Amino acid sequence: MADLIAAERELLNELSDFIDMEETNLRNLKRVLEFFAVSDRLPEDPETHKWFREKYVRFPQQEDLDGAALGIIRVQEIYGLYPEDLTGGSLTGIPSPLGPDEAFHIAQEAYQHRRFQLAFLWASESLTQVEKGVEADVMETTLLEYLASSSWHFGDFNEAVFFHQQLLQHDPMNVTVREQLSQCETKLLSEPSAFITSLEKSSDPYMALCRGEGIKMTPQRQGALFCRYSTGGGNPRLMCAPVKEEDEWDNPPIKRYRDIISEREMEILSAWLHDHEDPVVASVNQRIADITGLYLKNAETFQVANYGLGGQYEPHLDALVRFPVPGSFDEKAGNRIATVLIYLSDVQYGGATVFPVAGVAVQPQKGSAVFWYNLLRNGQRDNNTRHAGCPVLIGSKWIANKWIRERGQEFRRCCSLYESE
Ligand SMILES: O=C(O)CCC(=O)C(=O)O
Ligand SMILES: [Fe+2]
Repeated sequence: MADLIAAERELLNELSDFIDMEETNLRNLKRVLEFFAVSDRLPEDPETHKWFREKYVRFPQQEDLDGAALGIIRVQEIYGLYPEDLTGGSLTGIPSPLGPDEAFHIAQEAYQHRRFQLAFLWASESLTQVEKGVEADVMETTLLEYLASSSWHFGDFNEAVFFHQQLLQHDPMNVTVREQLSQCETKLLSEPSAFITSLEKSSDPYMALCRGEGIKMTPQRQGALFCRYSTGGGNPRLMCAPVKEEDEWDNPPIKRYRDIISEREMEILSAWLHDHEDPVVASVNQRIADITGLYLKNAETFQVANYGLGGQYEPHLDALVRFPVPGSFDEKAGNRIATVLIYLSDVQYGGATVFPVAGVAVQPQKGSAVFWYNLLRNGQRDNNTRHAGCPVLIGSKWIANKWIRERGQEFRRCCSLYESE
């Protein structure tokens, strides 16, 4: 009989292990689903995009979920968005499936990065859902702790007092909470309490430009910007079909060319074909050579990128560092003297190409291309051309980059008489 009971017990233990294992699997699956719910709408900058294609079969790790949460915070900071703007579907038209645990996760991430307003708002989003009876792993008291602490940090002492009181109701003997409550009450008497009237937006020039703020243009400078039909200085192909050329900016000179690529050509480019593999791509190359007057045989193949919601490209120079790593780029072709950036899609909101040093914001417009020189005539990198792709807020952004190299341009873009130019 004892043997039988022991055998039964072992069976039970094994069953219990099996259930644990299944639960772990289910939890992993839930994480995958959560991750996709978030990542669907989140960072797809070129690096993440590449990673995603290579590794999407892998189970997401904590760092992936943290990255997705950080993406949400970044978009909120740049465009001044509240959680309900993202979850309620007012922006995208699609209510987001973010539940209390995901909202709490974003709150934690925001708190860790000292974005206390956002931590507070996401923790209250989570608490609202928990109070409505939505099932969650996160405990109500944990949420109250986050609410109490983050409101203290951004100076809303009214809320801080309120949430510390709530915490005390759960645990009346908690000495730490008592002390914190009395600190909050003292602050409330001695200092004006802050409250969230509008979200703190980032003052970083790059992010301000993404919102359309800080564009450095004067009416006088604007008056010197023109548009024209260009024949590229008498290029026979452009003589037959002149191209629409607009001055987007004066310093650095940025030109926009409109309607330089057809629907079919855009489709083929988005399919990521290499220059030599398709006559259509070769003809787009020819058009770029005609329009810019530059030698394209040393140019890089098209680099196509797609950004989803939150997808961005941080400020950078396209020109490569010549020193101190000799050989870090193909010396025979030389540095990236110029960039042609083709917009293969419109973007409903966000996704501008901005130049934080120069104070420029260029809006994506399907079928148009912008062109600028990355190098000064003396061959040095032009810091004025530092640029970035703003996060996409609504829509999907497709671009194709053509980086033109130095060699072959010696007689097409001559050096000047001044060393510093
Ligand atoms: O996305 C943009 O607007 C800019 C992209 C860019 O700068 C790049 O791919 O090098
Ligand atoms: Fe770039």
